[in-house]
Amino acid sequence: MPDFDFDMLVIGSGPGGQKAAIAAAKLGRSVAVVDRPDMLGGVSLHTGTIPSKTLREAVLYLTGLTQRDLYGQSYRLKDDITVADLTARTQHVVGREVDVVRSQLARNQVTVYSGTARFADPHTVALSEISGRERLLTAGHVVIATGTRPARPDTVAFDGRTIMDSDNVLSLEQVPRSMVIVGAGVIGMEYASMFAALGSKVTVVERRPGMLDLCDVEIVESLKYHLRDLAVTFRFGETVAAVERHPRGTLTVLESGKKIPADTVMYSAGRQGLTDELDLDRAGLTADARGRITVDENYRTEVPHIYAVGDVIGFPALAATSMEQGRAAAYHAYGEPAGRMHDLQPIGIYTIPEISFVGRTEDQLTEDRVPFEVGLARYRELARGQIIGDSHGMLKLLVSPVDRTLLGVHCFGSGATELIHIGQSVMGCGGTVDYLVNAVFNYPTLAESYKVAALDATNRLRQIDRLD
Ligand SMILES: Cc1cc2nc3c(=O)[nH]c(=O)nc-3n(C[C@H](O)[C@H](O)[C@H](O)COP(=O)(O)OP(=O)(O)OC[C@H]3O[C@@H](n4cnc5c(N)ncnc54)[C@H](O)[C@@H]3O)c2cc1C
Ligand SMILES: NC(=O)c1ccc[n+]([C@@H]2O[C@H](COP(=O)([O-])OP(=O)(O)OC[C@H]3O[C@@H](n4cnc5c(N)ncnc54)[C@H](O)[C@@H]3O)[C@@H](O)[C@H]2O)c1
Repeated sequence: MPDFDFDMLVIGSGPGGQKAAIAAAKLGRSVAVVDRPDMLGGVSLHTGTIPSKTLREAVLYLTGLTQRDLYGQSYRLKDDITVADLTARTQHVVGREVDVVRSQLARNQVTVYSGTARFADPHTVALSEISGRERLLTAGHVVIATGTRPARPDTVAFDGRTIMDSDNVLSLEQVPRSMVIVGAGVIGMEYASMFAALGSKVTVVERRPGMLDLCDVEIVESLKYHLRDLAVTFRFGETVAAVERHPRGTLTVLESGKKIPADTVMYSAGRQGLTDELDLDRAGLTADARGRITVDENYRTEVPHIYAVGDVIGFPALAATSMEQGRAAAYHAYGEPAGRMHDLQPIGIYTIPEISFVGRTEDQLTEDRVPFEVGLARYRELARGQIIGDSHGMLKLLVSPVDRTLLGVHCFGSGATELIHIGQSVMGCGGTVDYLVNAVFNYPTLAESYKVAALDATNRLRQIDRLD
């Protein structure tokens, strides 16, 4: 091997890059990570997962929304919630998390460089530092983990204050009285929930006929009901033609001719891979029109010593999967056996209320002509549901009448994103609904919903068996 500065150089310190770097370091390799100034931890930590989930927690706490079933609709912890109230918590958490990332990299002897990287040749990365200095770094393996940025249509004049993308939300000067959200994807619906809870009058515009079509239909219906209750208006099957900025607000013009006035407009209409500054051609690589890089099942690009992980390779574009991809890429680079990532991946959507699922939906099973029986537990019939004041939550099990295994688990309401892992474990280990029927759960808990739903499913299955 020629003499390189590092065994592995990782471009991007988000979840994918971090885990690639640490995995390679654990295998005894010399590793460096490069990221732009003030971006250690990636999009995940600065504008994505962590700040948005912290903001959600602050919104839930300060609005007292989750307590209103118990204390009445006028219950609030604080009447006039300011941006400062919200950002205090976000800044605190982000600061702490940056510290954790920095210290984890340091104790694994991973060198961190600050600057923007681009390829000079397949083994050399040119790093432009904030001082204007350029430094060349060579490595045996390179991992591209540069993530994405919000897609901004050319026709819209973004100013980051009144017409903004999801990165700008975190620097809002005040809670808007009204807001248009363009795109009802995961980002759009999470922010629609938060601003609606804060009292903003939200209108969601979505080109497609519906939203979150990866989720259980009944749960999406429940979410829409809850959001409408918080004065959210949905405009499905509508496309934005133009956004106008006026001295006293914005006007969103739809192709159908409708006009929606609002204090602010937020675009959450997809994301673009961050590859345009990388000079990929110098490494012998290309990206597609959405800036994404193609990889094989080991996250290797067409240049064998260069890997790509995380959002820059596209679906599923989650922090959770990006981390696993980073680890797998490093293991592959150094011949360490890595088990294949399990197909059974949970999805967690932090709307208010939250949604989480694993496995297939009723619609997918019907389309695949797979028979199933449903077992349902409603939080309002669980003692814990009453105690916490969550009357709308539910857990749904989809059970095979053939071998009694779980085909899908869908959860809506408090703790859904945590609870789902029980179903994931049972499914991953090939367990049946009978395991859940016979298991004893702590009482009173939301986890008990698994037993209640399992009993419901087996009661229905028994009815069929008796008649069959
Ligand atoms: C608002 C929002 C909410 C989200 N919520 C969730 C959630 O709840 N759960 C979940 O699992 N996922 C969530 N995601 C997705 C999650 O944040 C991403 O999947 C994850 O951040 C991707 O990680 P990554 O490793 O690809 O790197 P990223 O986190 O995208 O970071 C990439 C890094 O590369 C750096 N970089 C780019 N180009 C260069 C260059 N040329 N030189 C040097 N450095 C460079 C960037 O500065 C950045 O720091 C959310 C995303 C957004 C936007
Ligand atoms: N909880 C989580 O796991 C979580 C949270 C947030 C983000 N993410 C990740 O971030 C990624 C990006 O999320 P996103 O919501 O920006 O993108 P997305 O692609 O999921 O959704 C964009 C939506 O905008 C619509 N749209 C696009 N242009 C439009 C127009 N001109 N008018 C009306 N509608 C339009 C699209 O039809 C689409 O439904 C997701 O793929 C997701 O993996 C995950």
